[in-house]
Amino acid sequence: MNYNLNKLSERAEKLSNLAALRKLLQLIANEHKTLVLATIAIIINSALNLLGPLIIGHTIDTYVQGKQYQGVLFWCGVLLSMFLVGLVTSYLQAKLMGGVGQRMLFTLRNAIFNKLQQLPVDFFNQNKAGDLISRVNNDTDKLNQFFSQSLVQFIGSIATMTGAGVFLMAIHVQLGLAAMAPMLLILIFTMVVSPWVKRTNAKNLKSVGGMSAEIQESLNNFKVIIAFNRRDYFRKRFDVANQQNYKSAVSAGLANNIFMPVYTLGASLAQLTVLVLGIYMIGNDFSIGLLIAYLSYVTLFYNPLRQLAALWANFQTAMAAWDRISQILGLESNLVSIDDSTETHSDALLEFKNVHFGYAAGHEILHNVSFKMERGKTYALVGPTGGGKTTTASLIARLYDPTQGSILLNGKDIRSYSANERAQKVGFILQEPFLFTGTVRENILYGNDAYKNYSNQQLEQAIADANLGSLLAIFEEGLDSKVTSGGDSISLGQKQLIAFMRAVLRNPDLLILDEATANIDTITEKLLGDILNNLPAHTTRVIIAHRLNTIENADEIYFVNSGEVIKAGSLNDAVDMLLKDKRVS
Ligand SMILES: Nc1ncnc2c1ncn2[C@@H]1O[C@H](COP(=O)(O)OP(=O)(O)OP(=O)(O)O)[C@@H](O)[C@H]1O
Repeated sequence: MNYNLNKLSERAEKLSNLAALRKLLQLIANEHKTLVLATIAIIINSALNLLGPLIIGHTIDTYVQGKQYQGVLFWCGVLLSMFLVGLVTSYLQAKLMGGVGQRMLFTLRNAIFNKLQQLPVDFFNQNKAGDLISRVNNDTDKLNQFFSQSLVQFIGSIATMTGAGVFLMAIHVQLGLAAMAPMLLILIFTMVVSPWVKRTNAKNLKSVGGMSAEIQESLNNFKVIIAFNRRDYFRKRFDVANQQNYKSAVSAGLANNIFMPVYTLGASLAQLTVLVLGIYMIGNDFSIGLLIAYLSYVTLFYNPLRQLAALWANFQTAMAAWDRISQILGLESNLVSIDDSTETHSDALLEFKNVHFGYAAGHEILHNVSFKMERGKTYALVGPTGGGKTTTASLIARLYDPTQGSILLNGKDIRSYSANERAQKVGFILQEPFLFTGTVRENILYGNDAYKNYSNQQLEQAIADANLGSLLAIFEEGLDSKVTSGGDSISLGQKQLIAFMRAVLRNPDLLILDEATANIDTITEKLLGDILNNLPAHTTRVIIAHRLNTIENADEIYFVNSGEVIKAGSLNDAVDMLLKDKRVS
């Protein structure tokens, strides 16, 4: 299945601005109360702004020209009170909508993160972690900016513009029409350039994702980079990504600022028209006070429009960000659940039935593989590098599903188990286990609630009962030993020991060890061998190993190569097969 987000975006459906705005507003649909309060504050603010010019015009015509200074003082007082109320409503708008933006950001980040947790390994194979981080952090913040700042101004600007338009038309229809004519030019211009602005912003967000992918890759591999002195190589790669980001950011800046000059030109044309026609009309339809008030309404009509220019650019960025976010939210895991109640208790714990699998279409790694693994036995998977051992184990742990055929666990299709049930039954120790920053205790109990409330003493006892005491003793501070930097503070062998304790303590029916002892000294390896031999009688073990001495005690050996999994017979037969394979290649 295609999970590559950058490829998906090329095929994404194109939404109209209105449909996109509706989708964006759904994100804050549960904020009714706050939105109503904020809208009331915005409307009061706009109404106060609109009343100002009328009061000024009236004061000039009635009191200034009539030299009645008491009246002038009174109306100045009224204006001052209006400004103060305006101050309070402005503060309220910002506070309320700021809260809406932050809550939306919180919910959205949770939703994306939860979705990321549900997506299959395929998704992570096809996308770079840095790009995903950028979507969770940067793109969601663009939406936050839109909701917390732009949306208030958006509504305020529309309210003020509408009010100013009503006043312009109510005072003088012809002059009002002339004043609003440049608006048509602005609308056409906006409609024509908006798709380009959105595209340019989308490119810019993509390049931010690309840059953070570069940073993430070089930080993750810093040891190799330093050891191989590849700093220059990564510096150059980062430089290229940074250059691309710089260019796309400049283009986005240019695109986002393209509205402002055109809107300003429209406003100036309208002012000029009203001034010329208004002066011509003074004495007939217009007084000086009314003309001043009229010009203020033209300003009140076009000023919000200029703000809308900036907001429109923010809206286009928010839409581009939302496209990138909704691509993740719209994905579903291809590891679907099915119903299968045919649980049997035959000797076979696990069965591969005519399984085919490939990571990419048209390139099969396993062809028509069938085998059975019985309860309580030890199986070894051997074969040349790249032969398909880890792939077979990954299918058992259901990191992927077969493209054809089926895998049965307890006679039941593995797809019919819930993720929890499956994780309980199948334990997996990876070649390079990942540990979390915390303590050895936290890492051992990861995903295991059974011992959650145990004290350290009780847990140590449980560990000793599972024959794991000798492994824990290797850590100087026992369960409280610190693990930092995602496990990089301890050796790979120690990581494998913690992963071993983590998997065994869960008491799985099937335990897969993928090169799990590759980094462990021979004495500790013997210790692990003893622990494996003393696992509960029902536990089936699957051991993947290159060092054949580690599989001496296996009940059955499978040779995995060129898409096939075949019984190798004895250890000697497996060695012969490996040698033969080497000679052939
Ligand atoms: N995530 C992946 N995406 C695409 N191809 C993959 C992926 N993982 C493995 N492969 C390919 O599948 C084939 C089998 O790989 P696999 O890791 O199963 O081999 P292996 O026998 O475990 O090798 P090794 O002994 O080196 O661990 C290889 O050709 C490998 O390149």
